Amino acid sequence: MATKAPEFQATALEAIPKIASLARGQFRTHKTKNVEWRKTQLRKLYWALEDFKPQLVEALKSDLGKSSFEALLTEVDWVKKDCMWMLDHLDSFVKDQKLGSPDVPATYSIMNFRVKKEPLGTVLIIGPYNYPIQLLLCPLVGAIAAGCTAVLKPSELTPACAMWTKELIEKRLDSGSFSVVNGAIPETNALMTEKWDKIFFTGSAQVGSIIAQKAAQTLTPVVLELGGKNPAFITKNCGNLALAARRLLWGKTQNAGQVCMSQNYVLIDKDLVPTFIEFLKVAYKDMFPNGAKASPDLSRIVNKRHFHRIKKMLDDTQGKIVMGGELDESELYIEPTAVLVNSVNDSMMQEESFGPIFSIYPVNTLDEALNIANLIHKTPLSLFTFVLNEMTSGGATINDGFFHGAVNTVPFGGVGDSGWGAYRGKASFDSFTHFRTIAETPGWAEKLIRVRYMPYDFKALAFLNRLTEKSPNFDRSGKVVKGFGYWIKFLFGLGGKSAKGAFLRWLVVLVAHYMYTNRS
Ligand SMILES: NC(=O)c1ccc[n+]([C@@H]2O[C@H](COP(=O)([O-])OP(=O)(O)OC[C@H]3O[C@@H](n4cnc5c(N)ncnc54)[C@H](O)[C@@H]3O)[C@@H](O)[C@H]2O)c1
Ligand SMILES: CC1=C(/C=C/C(C)=C/C=C/C(C)=C/C=C/C=C(C)/C=C/C=C(C)/C=C/C=C(\C)C=O)C(C)(C)CCC1
Repeated sequence: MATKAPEFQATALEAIPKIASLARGQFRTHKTKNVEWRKTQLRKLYWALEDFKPQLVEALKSDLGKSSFEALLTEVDWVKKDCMWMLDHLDSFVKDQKLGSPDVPATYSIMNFRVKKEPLGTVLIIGPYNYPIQLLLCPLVGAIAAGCTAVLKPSELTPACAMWTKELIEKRLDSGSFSVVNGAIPETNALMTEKWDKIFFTGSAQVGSIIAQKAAQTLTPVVLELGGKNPAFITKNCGNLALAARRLLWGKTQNAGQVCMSQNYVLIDKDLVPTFIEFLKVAYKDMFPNGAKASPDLSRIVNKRHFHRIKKMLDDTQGKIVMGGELDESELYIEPTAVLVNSVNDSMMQEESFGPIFSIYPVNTLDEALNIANLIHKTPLSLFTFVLNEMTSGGATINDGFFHGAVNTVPFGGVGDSGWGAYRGKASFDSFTHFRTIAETPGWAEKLIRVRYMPYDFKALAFLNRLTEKSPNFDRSGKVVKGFGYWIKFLFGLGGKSAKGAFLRWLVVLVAHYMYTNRS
């Protein structure tokens, strides 16, 4: 098969309602409820990725200048691993979950409460440009596993990937159950006028807000995986500044920093700044012995618009470039660049860089650093830190760049305006699943549960309350009161807090007693 991608072609607007309706129709056949069917789709996706590997690697090169190393590690092989992991665990995820104590009070245990895992239905997955394979197909793995049908909308900014994705999905997966609509805003708008059971959007906060507003009109649930201005904190306690520099530089070199989780700025104790900059330069030299431009590993910026957006941040800064700074529009090349700034209003602090540039902001105290970070973005997607409790974020890595997001089986998602919902690992299955609580009331129990019927009987209610009500162990000021019950429990439990603790204590006492009474 040729490796050059077919020329980009947007899907005809009039075809979109049919594509959506076909996916809904396929869901209504109930075939997706069959777990073997889902597994077959996941296996087919795995092999499609393997078979289309040369095409995808070349497409990532042509769309983003992505090296084949990253194309495999973070895109093609990443999704293949996702398929394998899901195949290994799907049987346990789909099982009904029996509900017992503490969810169901003992008095209701006869009702056989359980949670059934049902597919949400037909979902729309909209992807961004920076990891065009991974960020479109990993949500699809979750959707297939959960038993949904899906329509995918890749980013039009990575046209070669978009065209190969369409080919591999539509040729290899169940026809009509999984389709790809290619295009930009008009096509996404056409998709948004269709009814979906969930929309899974990855992209900018600005477009995320448009999607969420549109979805709200039909009360369609959405997952939003958005961006953020992510801070890194380096305090005096930093044990190894050279390592911090190297690891933070990594966050700005993978995919040329076009990573939603990479740091936008580094808040650093002012005394550490000169050494940190020196270490950054050392790490840079290590990673790019012949300069970044000559490196086969560094991606390019996706297009001229984004190149100029990033360039403008550098043009407008009042700060000082302390590492990098070279740009070449003809190659869409921007060198990994660090800028020393001294104002939160600096262009380098105000925008999400989403490129290989970041700022270094010296601070006097940790409090000052936290104030700045909260001012710039209170709920960023990521945070790199020693101060987990002081500030929230979607995820966080201690002692490194975005490592919390570099493992495909742990939950990943934003908080507040950096995203709603999470996926990866089991969270991907959960994201497309309806957890349906089922109760089953046995006919023979009718007499036991008749209290609910009219005419109401207060005596029966009082009896039920005596059986089910728990009296509080706290007073009106919220203080825990150690009443009679507490002391009885304490006495009979020999101070143990759980039944197991009490049992073990009694065992020790009885053994000691036995040994004492049987001593020679
Ligand atoms: N949290 C995450 O997992 C994650 C991952 C990657 C990127 N991001 C964020 O995404 C952004 C960069 O990606 P991007 O530029 O592709 O995002 P984007 O929001 O511009 O585009 C995302 C998708 O939305 C579509 N779109 C664009 N404008 C639209 C509109 N007006 N109406 C409807 N649809 C529209 C695009 O065609 C594309 O498929 C950054 O902010 C980055 O932080 C987040
Ligand atoms: C091999 C042995 C061992 C362990 C080795 C270890 C721990 C190796 C670690 C390898 C590392 C650090 C790999 C790094 C991978 C980075 C990845 C995959 C980055 C992914 C980026 C992604 C997914 C980006 C996403 C972007 C998003 C969401 C938004 O834009 C030992 C030590 C156990 C001993 C035996 C041998």
